[in-house]
Amino acid sequence: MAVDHAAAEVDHLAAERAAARFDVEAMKIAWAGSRHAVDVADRMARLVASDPVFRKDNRTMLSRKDLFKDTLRKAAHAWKRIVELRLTEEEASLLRQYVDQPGYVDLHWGMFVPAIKGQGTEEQQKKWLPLAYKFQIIGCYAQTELGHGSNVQGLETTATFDPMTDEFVIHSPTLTSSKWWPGGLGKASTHAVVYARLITEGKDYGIHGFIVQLRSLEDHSPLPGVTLGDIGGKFGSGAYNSMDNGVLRFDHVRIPRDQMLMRLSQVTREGKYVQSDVPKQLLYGTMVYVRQSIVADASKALSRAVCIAVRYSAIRKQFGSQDGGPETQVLNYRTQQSRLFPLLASAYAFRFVGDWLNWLYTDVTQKLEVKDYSTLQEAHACTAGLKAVTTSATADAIEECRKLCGGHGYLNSSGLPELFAVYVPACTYEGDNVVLLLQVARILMKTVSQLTSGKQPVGTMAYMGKVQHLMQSKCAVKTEAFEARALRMAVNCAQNIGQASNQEEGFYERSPDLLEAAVAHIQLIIVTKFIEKVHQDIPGHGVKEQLQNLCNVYALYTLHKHLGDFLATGSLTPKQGALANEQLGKLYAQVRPNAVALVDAFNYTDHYLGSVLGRYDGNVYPALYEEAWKDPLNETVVPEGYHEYLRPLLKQQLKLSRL
Ligand SMILES: CCCCCCCC/C=C\CCCCCCC/C=C/C(=O)SCCNC(=O)CCNC(=O)[C@H](O)C(C)(C)COP(=O)(O)OP(=O)(O)OC[C@H]1O[C@@H](n2cnc3c(N)ncnc32)[C@H](O)[C@@H]1OP(=O)(O)O
Ligand SMILES: Cc1cc2nc3c(=O)[nH]c(=O)nc-3n(C[C@H](O)[C@H](O)[C@H](O)COP(=O)(O)OP(=O)(O)OC[C@H]3O[C@@H](n4cnc5c(N)ncnc54)[C@H](O)[C@@H]3O)c2cc1C
Repeated sequence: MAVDHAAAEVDHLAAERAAARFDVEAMKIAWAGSRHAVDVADRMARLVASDPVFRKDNRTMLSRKDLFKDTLRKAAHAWKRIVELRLTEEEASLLRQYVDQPGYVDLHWGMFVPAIKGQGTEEQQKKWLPLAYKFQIIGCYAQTELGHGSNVQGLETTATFDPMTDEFVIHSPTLTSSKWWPGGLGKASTHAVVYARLITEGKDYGIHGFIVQLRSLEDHSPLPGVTLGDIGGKFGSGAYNSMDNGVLRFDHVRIPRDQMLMRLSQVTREGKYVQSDVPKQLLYGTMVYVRQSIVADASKALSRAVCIAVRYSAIRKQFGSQDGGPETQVLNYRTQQSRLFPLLASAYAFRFVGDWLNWLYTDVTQKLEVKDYSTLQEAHACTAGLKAVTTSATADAIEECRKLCGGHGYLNSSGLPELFAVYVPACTYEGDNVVLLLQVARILMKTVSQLTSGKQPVGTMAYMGKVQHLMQSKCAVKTEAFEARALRMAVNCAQNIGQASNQEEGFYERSPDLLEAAVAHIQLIIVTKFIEKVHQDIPGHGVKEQLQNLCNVYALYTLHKHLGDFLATGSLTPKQGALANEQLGKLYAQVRPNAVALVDAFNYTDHYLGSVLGRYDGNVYPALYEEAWKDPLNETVVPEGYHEYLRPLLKQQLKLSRL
């Protein structure tokens, strides 16, 4: 008798959900942060999912031009809905998230507006922000050049003050000074915040931000002296190709003096350079803001991939039956669990550390407003380090989820190839991850060097103050092992650097070790913030227990993966390392019956997931089968090109065989 496998698969997810040992609705609240956050996200996700303009299942089949036009259409429609429905800022930003297609609006709201807010004077904000808020201008963030991205101080574009006309002359003196990469620049933006070397009275004062109009507000043509366009196709089908990353050159373009962003420093009518009493690093403030939001995005991208892989692993069956009985769900294989459950735990870990980072960022911003700059370094170290560690881990995890879904994971309809292609540049943009970790390492070295002078480290570095204890102790407690590992790695690096002929040379030679020390420090922060979260009062049947399990999985998995560090620094004994691994296996067994419910708690619609493998109803096989027929290649039974290339070949072979 034929078995209806499709019906059986659907039942599987229902059975998984019934077996969960906690209250999923309460977990949704723990994940989202509040009942309000669940409700508003749910409403916006459904609004997008039910609107045919936001359809995205055909995205990977569109040409670049069609994809870009589709992005413009979606952005305009989203804006129309935001205005019509009078959505709040929170609702509008969620709506954009669920539209789920990178485009110029990300840079307009994500970087152009924050750059003006952070670096513009009150007067400048009054002039430019209302235009940006109403989309009367579209802006982007033009910092990176063909020749320099990581080294911001190495940028070449010049902004030379002309006291005769009270203007800056923006110029691209070399090919390598062409702006290259800014999102939204290629085709959509009318304006940009351009970073350029400020030259006045014959002196170069380094990099500053300027608001520059690029295109006519009448017909969108480039203004005189402005050359610009798109930099070309990028990795993956669909994916980030919806974004018009651009190239831009200036040929002596003049802008009024008051379009220099003047909160941090000013140029007077006479051309005198005046530095405000704020740290010059605030020039990098927009990047700090975006890095903080990228950490929150890491948990979103990772949870999407994990949701697909967990649900599909509950549906997919292989082996395990000798006599025609049911086969084993691949989710039951220990290897599948040991690859997948740490990623599930990481999604939760990144979510909570992202929330904490958002709190830190808000706190630092409030302090800056009253000219308290004491936490600037902490904000830089945490945003840079967490951005680097969470994006690298997420990119690797999305690829692992693809493999966890076997062959079907490689299909576009699984959603995973596109998710990976969209996500992977996060390891590079807003600061290459290695460059950012070296920033963290510099701050660690500075902190270690200050320990001897009795200066007590604060914030996330405070544990380093326990240097006497941590350098000697045998660590029984989990967090203490993480602290000892991070501190000992940093101290080892500092000692090795100290032996070099000069500090810079020593830092350069030891940079691979410094990277690992920075990762150890950041992983300690992630573990600590997860532990702090589970110590909070978390309502809902079984919710706290599940989060405690996931927290243990994250910590023990990290420990297992980096056991070499823990052993080499003597922070753990080999026996403790082996016990941790034993414990991990037991924890996976506890996660197993709850896995599907733990991904349901992300509360993603099928539209947002964009995956036939991750469907909520588990009806994977009919959906896969149906999806295949939608490919343009299947529009005709006999393919185009048959008469030109296949038929002559086949006929020729036929003739040859008759000879
Ligand atoms: C299936 C489909 C799915 C679709 C999904 C769609 C979902 C989309 C998801 C997300 C979308 C998100 C959208 C993102 C869009 C990305 C856009 C990207 C934009 C960009 O990339 S903009 C360009 C970014 N560029 C960089 O990051 C450059 C990196 N370089 C630097 O930051 C600096 O050059 C540096 C920090 C590496 C070095 O600086 P510098 O030369 O000045 O010198 P140092 O000596 O190292 O530092 C001096 C001093 O300053 C301190 N410092 C440095 N930076 C900062 C800072 N930011 N804040 C505070 N302080 C800072 C440093 O510690 C030193 O301090 P001391 O003097 O030692 O005390
Ligand atoms: C999709 C995407 C969107 C972007 N959007 C924007 C945008 O909107 N606006 C904008 O201005 N820019 C944007 N960028 C540019 C982005 O910010 C830069 O690409 C990024 O900062 C990295 O700089 P880079 O390309 O110069 O890399 P490089 O610095 O050239 O990196 C090349 C290699 O050198 C290594 N390296 C570099 N310096 C060091 C060092 N000191 N020590 C050790 N190793 C080092 C790196 O680790 C890397 O392996 C975008 C980039 C991408 C990919």
